[in-house]
Amino acid sequence: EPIPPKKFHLGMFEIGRPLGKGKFGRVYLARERKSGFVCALKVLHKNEIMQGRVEKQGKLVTVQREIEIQSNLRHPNILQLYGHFHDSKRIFLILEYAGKGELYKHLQRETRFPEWKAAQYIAQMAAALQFLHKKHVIHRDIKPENILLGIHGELKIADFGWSVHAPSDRRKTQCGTLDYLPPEIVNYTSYNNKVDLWSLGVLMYEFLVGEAPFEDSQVLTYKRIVRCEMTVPSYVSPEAKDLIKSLLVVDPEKRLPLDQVQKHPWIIKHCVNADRPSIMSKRETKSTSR
Ligand SMILES: CS(=O)(=O)NCc1cccc(-c2cn3c(Cl)cnc3c(Nc3ccc(N4CCOCC4)cc3)n2)c1
Repeated sequence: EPIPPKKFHLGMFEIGRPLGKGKFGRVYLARERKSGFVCALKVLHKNEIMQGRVEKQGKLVTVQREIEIQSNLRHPNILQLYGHFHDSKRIFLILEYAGKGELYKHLQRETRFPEWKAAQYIAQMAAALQFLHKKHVIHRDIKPENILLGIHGELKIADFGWSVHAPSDRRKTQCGTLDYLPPEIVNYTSYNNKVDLWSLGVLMYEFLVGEAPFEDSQVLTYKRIVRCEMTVPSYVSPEAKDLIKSLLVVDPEKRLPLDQVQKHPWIIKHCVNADRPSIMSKRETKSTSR
C-alpha cells in the first residue's frame, strides 16, 4: 500500500492511454513516477462542471462532496480515491485503476449474466452498501454505468457524484435516467438509505434480464415505478425472483435489509462467502492431492 505524499501535482504522473470519457470528464491510465504506482487520473474541467442546467455551484459542490466522501471510504468493492489536486482550469482525481473496466460494457456484451455471476455481484454490492450505510452515506445512483470491475473481476462502486450523507429530504436531483429511482424519490417524499435497496433490486433485475424492470417511456416508467409494476421472465429462478420481489417494494421499510440480502438462499447458493469453510474447486483439490 503506497504511502501517499501529501501534495500531488500533474508532473508526478506519466499519463497513459485514455480509459474512457464521461459527461464531466476523461479518465486516463497513469503511473506515479517515483513509485511506479499505477492509477487512474480523472480530469474534470471546472468550466464544464459550472455549466449546464444543474444550479451553478451545485456540480462543484458535488465534486467536493464526491472527494470528501470517497477519500474516507476504504472497502474492496468501493473504488478508492487516493487524492486530488487542481490547476486553474481542471480538477484531477487520483483513483484506483479498475483493471477490467466498466461493468455495463460486460453486461452489454453478454446481454445478461448467468445467475452465479449476478449473485456474486449482488453479494459484493450488498457488502459495499452495508459499509456505506454504516458510514451514513447513501449512494442514490446505483446503476451499471457507475460500477467498474477490478482485475480479478471484483465489483467496484465508482461514481459518488450523487451520494449524500443520510438522512436527506433533498428534492429529486437532476440525475439521468429515472429507471433506478425508487417511488419515494420519484414522489418527492423524504427518503433514507432504503433507496439503495430499491436500486439494488433494479440492478439485480438488469443483471439477470438484460434490461431495467420499469424501462419504458419516461411517463410510463414513472407510473410503473410508483406502482411497482414489473414482470419477471420465467427463465429467472424462483429464488432470484423472490429476492427481486423482496427488494422492489414500494414501502421502503418493507424492503429486505442488507444483512438479510446476504443470507438470502439465492446468494448463499451461489456465493462462497468468508464465514463458511471454503469449498475448494476441483482444480485446487487435484493439485493438493498430487
Ligand atoms: C465519467 S467517467 O469518465 O469516469 N466514466 C467514463 C469511463 C468510460 C470508460 C472507462 C472508464 C474507466 C474508469 N476507470 C477508473 Cl476511474 C479506474 N479504472 C477505470 C477504467 N478502467 C478500464 C480498464 C480496462 C479497460 N479495458 C479492458 C480491455 O478492453 C478494453 C477496455 C477499460 C477501462 N475505466 C470510465
